[in-house]
Amino acid sequence: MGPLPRTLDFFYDVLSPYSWLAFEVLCRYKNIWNVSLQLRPTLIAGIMKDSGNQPPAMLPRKATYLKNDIRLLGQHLQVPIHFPKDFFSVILEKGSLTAMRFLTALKMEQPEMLEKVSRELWMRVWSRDEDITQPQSILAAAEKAGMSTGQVRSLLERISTPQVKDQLRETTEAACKYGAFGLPVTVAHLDDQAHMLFGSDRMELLAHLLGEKWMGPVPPAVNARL
Ligand SMILES: N[C@@H](CCC(=O)N[C@@H](CS)C(=O)NCC(=O)O)C(=O)O
Repeated sequence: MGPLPRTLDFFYDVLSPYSWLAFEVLCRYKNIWNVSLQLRPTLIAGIMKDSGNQPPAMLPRKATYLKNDIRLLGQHLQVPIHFPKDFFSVILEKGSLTAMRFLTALKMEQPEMLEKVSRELWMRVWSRDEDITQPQSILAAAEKAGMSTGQVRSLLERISTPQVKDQLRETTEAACKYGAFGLPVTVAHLDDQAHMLFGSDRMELLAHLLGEKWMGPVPPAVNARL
């Protein structure tokens, strides 16, 4: 028997484009590295509030930079990411509370669907510039991921329950306790300590901490499948 897999807690919000990039790379590596990837739906607005931070695109010059950064990274990482037309309405007005509560309920009830449904929500908001706030939008994403209408409806009924709200709050607080000031956050639990890494651009460092091999954002085993 080999060594036990190290746990990676991955805190993310589907409103965060860099979370999507990190998510795809980690999903590619989860079967290559000896890790147990724990997807943890988090509310980015809660992290911003708790840390006193603001979305980086609030600074106009940075917003111009980020648009290009995300386009180039999408190409490099082979993720079909595109900026929504009305970025500020998507990020600041519409937000992601309903979507993240849905993913929280999904993790509690059908965790095996979390990866696929998260991806379909990102595909809506960060690839096709579609809504993710309305119940029918969430239904469409979850059905695309392979869930039945009945399963989705019963989860949608649960998203306003104290259990689901508390769980999303607890996860967001857990990220804050690790020192989060934005997303994505990956916490690598090693034998001696836990390391918190911010961003999608710390994968090489993550590999170093784990003692695993970094083979770029599209490792060969995945490349053969694409
Ligand atoms: N350099 C990071 C940037 C990640 C990033 O900007 N994340 C946004 C949300 S999409 C955030 O929370 N930013 C907070 C900050 O930059 O202080 C990466 O390449 O992933």
